[in-house]
Amino acid sequence: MGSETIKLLPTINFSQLELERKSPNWESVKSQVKLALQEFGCFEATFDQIPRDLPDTVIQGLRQLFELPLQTKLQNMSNKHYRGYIGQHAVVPLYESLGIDDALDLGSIERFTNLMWSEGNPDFSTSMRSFTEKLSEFDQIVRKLVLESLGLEKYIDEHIESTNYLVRVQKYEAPKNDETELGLTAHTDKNMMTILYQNEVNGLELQTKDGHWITVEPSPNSLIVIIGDAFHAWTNGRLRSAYHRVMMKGSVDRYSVGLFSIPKEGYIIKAPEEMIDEEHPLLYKPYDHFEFVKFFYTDQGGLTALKAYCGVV
Ligand SMILES: O=C(O)CCC(=O)C(=O)O
Ligand SMILES: [Fe+2]
Repeated sequence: MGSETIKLLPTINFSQLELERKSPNWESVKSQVKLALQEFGCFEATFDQIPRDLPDTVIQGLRQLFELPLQTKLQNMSNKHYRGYIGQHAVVPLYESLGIDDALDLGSIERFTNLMWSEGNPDFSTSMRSFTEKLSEFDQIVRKLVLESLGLEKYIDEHIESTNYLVRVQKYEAPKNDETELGLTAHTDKNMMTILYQNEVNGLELQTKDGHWITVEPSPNSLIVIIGDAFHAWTNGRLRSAYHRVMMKGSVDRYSVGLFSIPKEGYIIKAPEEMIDEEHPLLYKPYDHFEFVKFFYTDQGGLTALKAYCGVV
């Protein structure tokens, strides 16, 4: 549609923002975050709390990880959707990913590392753990800002405690020719919120409200925030859940790390009463996130899955 090079996505400066201490720019960042998430369900953030060399070390680790034999990568299994090894799909042949469930739990990252490298890989596990911790700190700052901006501060602790963190790392191989190829099919994330880091190779695209696709072009030290269906439903539609995809072109492989905050098993997504009034009638009946994900992976899933599953008609 010709708008691919126009950068419309807001970049918000999170420098000096910390969870426990309200800095002078807290209020200004809060209103920028709210506006961006209402309009795009997504924004780019510059965040200065991540040690300078850490992202590079993590990406180096990912290069080694994805070079492991397929058989080794396949050992990362999970009985939950989208957690284990994903790859070798005809629709998205460039895409491969590996998930680390409950990544902040003691030992999760080490177990994953030892599964992939039987001789261990301390550089990988140490850098991945630090990075995950930093991303989760950032995730909690954003959620606090969002809830405050909606007058829902009393729910902050419940909100944070209602989710676990999945880390999923992705590799998108460069296309073999000069064409642009699909890296990852367009979708909304089903979870609460996603924080993404990528290496210097662009590819993530976001659909705006008027249906245009824009390329997300983060700088090397910035993070991308994406609102998922669960946060959209929990705010009774105040936040947009971002429809996005990955398109690959050029000759360099793309790597990304996603921190997915996912409602805990059995947790019911229910919009607080403050979000419901005459102007904002309830959009979705309270629903169990895990049951919804199961539904999504049936034939009835698809773009409007959440509406089909629990929409108020
Ligand atoms: O790799 C990316 O930039 C996007 C990944 C993504 O959208 C997802 O895993 O849900
Ligand atoms: Fe996504």
